[in-house]
Amino acid sequence: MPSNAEAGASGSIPADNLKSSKIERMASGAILEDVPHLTDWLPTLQTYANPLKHNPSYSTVKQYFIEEDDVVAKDIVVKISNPWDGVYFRRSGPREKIYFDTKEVRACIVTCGGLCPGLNTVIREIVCALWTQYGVRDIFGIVGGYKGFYSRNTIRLDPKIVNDIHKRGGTILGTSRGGHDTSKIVSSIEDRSINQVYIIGGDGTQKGANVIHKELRRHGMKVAVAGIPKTIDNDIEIIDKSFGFDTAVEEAQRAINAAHTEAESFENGVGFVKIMGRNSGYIAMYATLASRDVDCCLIPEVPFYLEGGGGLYDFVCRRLKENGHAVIVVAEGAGQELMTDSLGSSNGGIDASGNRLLLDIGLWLCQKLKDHFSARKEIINIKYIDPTYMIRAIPSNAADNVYSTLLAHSAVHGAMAGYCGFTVGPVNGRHAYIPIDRVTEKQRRVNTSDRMWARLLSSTNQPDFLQYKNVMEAKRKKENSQLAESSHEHGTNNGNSQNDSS
Ligand SMILES: Nc1ncnc2c1ncn2[C@@H]1O[C@H](COP(=O)(O)OP(=O)(O)O)[C@@H](O)[C@H]1O
Ligand SMILES: O=P(O)(O)OC[C@H]1O[C@](O)(COP(=O)(O)O)[C@@H](O)[C@@H]1O
Ligand SMILES: [Mg+2]
Repeated sequence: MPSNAEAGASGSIPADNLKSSKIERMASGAILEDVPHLTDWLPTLQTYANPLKHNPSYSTVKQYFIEEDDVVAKDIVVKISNPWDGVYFRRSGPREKIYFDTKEVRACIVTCGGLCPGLNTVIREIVCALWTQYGVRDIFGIVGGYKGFYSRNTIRLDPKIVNDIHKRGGTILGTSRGGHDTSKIVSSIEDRSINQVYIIGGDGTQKGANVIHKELRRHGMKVAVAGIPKTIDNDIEIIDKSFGFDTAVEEAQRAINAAHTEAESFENGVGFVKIMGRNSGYIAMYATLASRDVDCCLIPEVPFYLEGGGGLYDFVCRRLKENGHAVIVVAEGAGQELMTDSLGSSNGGIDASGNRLLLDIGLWLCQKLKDHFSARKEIINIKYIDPTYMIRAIPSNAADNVYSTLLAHSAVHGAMAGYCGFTVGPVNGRHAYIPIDRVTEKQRRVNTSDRMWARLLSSTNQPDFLQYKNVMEAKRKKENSQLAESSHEHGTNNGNSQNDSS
């Protein structure tokens, strides 16, 4: 593995042997969070000249090959007094030396988790980059997610087969949740003599990719595992944004426009849109900011309450009085605690991958608003739109297509260069190889104490719900004292009544 001696490395701090990040502290104080390389466990691997050197399409590029000391800064807003301090990732792109004889490459591609616009583009571009840039001919699609490794036949992929798949939503390979059986997957990779594995999926998928990489490494196998991050929720750390996110926001916007039109057309009309976003409210936040027609945006990161001053009921009443209509956008993961509290039921369980299944905040909240207004004998016309799967099942827009292409190319160049156990993605606009651990250690969530959320609050003028804890505490106290009072009236005492009264 090339060292960073030229860049002034003062020695590497080897992390846990099987951790995917390799941390090097430079003399300057900068830290390189490097990704594993095949030579970490196969030190005598042969190298080959990159065939791109003779590719006419790329001959005009001035400095085509990425050098060993090219890195991407994790943070680009720095103090001028100490600009070099900080964390860096290895810059992605083609290397002059590669670690595979391209005739011997057997690559496979798998898509896992939920759908996302752009999946087919990534598949297409991995196939085309392998085929046209490196001359690889053995490319296989694993069907139906991780479980497809051991339960389905593979399909052969070539540029003809994938030619116009980027115009379609979904994934031509199929996808699934659950079914990550590491030893079966690793055996399948070994049995099929696969030496490059391209894994497209979200945070769960990337965790799975890391486990596969570590197991292959433990077996001493020459297999490069490359992760391509996918999620419309935009909940993957470090990278600027996930592919398909912009497309999803645009589609969410169409639902918001419809909700606004409906709301405006009826007396006390409320357009209500439920948007995907399990733990992170990015789609709801960006669609709201882009729309300017939204009166209130509810996201999982901001617990909200209904009754009392500063609550949702008051706010909706006020907006209807002022404007005659209102638009509410709710991310599906918002208000889950409020709902479980109110329904007295537990949450909705978990899916095959272990993700929390959500209770339907949209229908519940619409009903609560209707009940509140009808108790006050006031009119409310709620028009509920749930575009859930529509925003992720569509083909990607132009910008996401280009973005997906860059991700695919970065992944292929990285695998060819012998890197493995990495995720690709843009960090401050430049593509990098990021240790998988780094993107899976926590899910990214909307930071409600930064300027973007403040922009949203100032554009909607909605309540900030900062009193959530106090309001809920007061509500609980009130409910308890009511319960105690009624127990007293009926001569009972919270289930201990029989003992006490006997
Ligand atoms: N911690 C984990 N270790 C190994 N595999 C995992 C892990 N979490 C999820 N997976 C696998 O990754 C795949 C996709 O995960 P899921 O959470 O459904 O979607 P996403 O990758 O989009 O977050 C599933 O096949 C699941 O079994
Ligand atoms: O109904 P499904 O297919 O399980 O998907 C629902 C979930 O998928 C998502 O779109 C994204 O999930 P992943 O990125 O984890 O695949 C969530 O917003 C949503 O809760
Ligand atoms: Mg996920």
